[in-house]
Amino acid sequence: MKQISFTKMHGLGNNYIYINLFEEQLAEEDMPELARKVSDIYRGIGSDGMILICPSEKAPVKMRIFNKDGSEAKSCGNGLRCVAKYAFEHKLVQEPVFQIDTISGPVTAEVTVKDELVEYVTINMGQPRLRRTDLPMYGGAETFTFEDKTYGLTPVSMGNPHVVLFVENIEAAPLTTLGPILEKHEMFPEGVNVEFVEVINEVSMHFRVWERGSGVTQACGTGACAAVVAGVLKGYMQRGEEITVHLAGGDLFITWTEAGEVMMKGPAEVICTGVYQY
Ligand SMILES: N[C@@H](CCC[C@H](N)C(=O)O)C(=O)O
Repeated sequence: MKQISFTKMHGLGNNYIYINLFEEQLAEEDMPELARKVSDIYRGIGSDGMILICPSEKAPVKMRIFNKDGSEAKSCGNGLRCVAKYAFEHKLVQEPVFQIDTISGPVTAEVTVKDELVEYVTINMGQPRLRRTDLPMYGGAETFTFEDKTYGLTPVSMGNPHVVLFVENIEAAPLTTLGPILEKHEMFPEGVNVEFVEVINEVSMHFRVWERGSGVTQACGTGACAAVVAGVLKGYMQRGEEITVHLAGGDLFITWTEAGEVMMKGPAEVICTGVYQY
């Protein structure tokens, strides 16, 4: 029997099992299966996936993210905020502004601290990548027809792949039916995260997500960034404005700056710590 210490954390309900690889040992080949096991709500701990907090040569800390199905993703917005909180509170970093390395490159985090605890984190998520080859997405489809309705497709990469669909009524969005179809559609050979967005006005939107490898989650940070970028591209919102994204689990504040970078601000919280036996 093996055992490993963990911290369960969430960002707006998007919850992961965090493992500190500065202290714990975990073989590369065991990672996908451990992610599946800990995520299982019946026989594991229950989560949207597993996040590893690792040493890096490029930054004080590196994040690796595994979805519920064991697949490894290249970025995770809610995960980055939680890793920033963990790194600051566990003194892996000493300053409130620091870099976090990811598979898709380093990002900058800034923590807002109250009584020595991190309340909010702002992440500079870098520039969105807007070529279809960045996702990748094959073919030139601009729309997708499902159950007699045609939806526009706006592909955006935030280091990981997203497709954004604007809808008139978020409550009626076909999240659990069209979501999984697009996630695994052949036009997205590596899969895709699917976001439904209802624009409220120039500075706010409703948002729901079907995540690649995890299904419906309460929130997706990279997805919220992609949704704001798509909103600007479609002319619903403006560059440089802070947009409030209302997710199922709460609000994120996203700005696509004039300089081209996407800033994401939101909370990060600890749920519990423990030892998992497997
Ligand atoms: N929940 C995340 C994104 C996690 C990875 C995603 N499912 C993928 O496969 O790309 C977020 O907050 O960004």
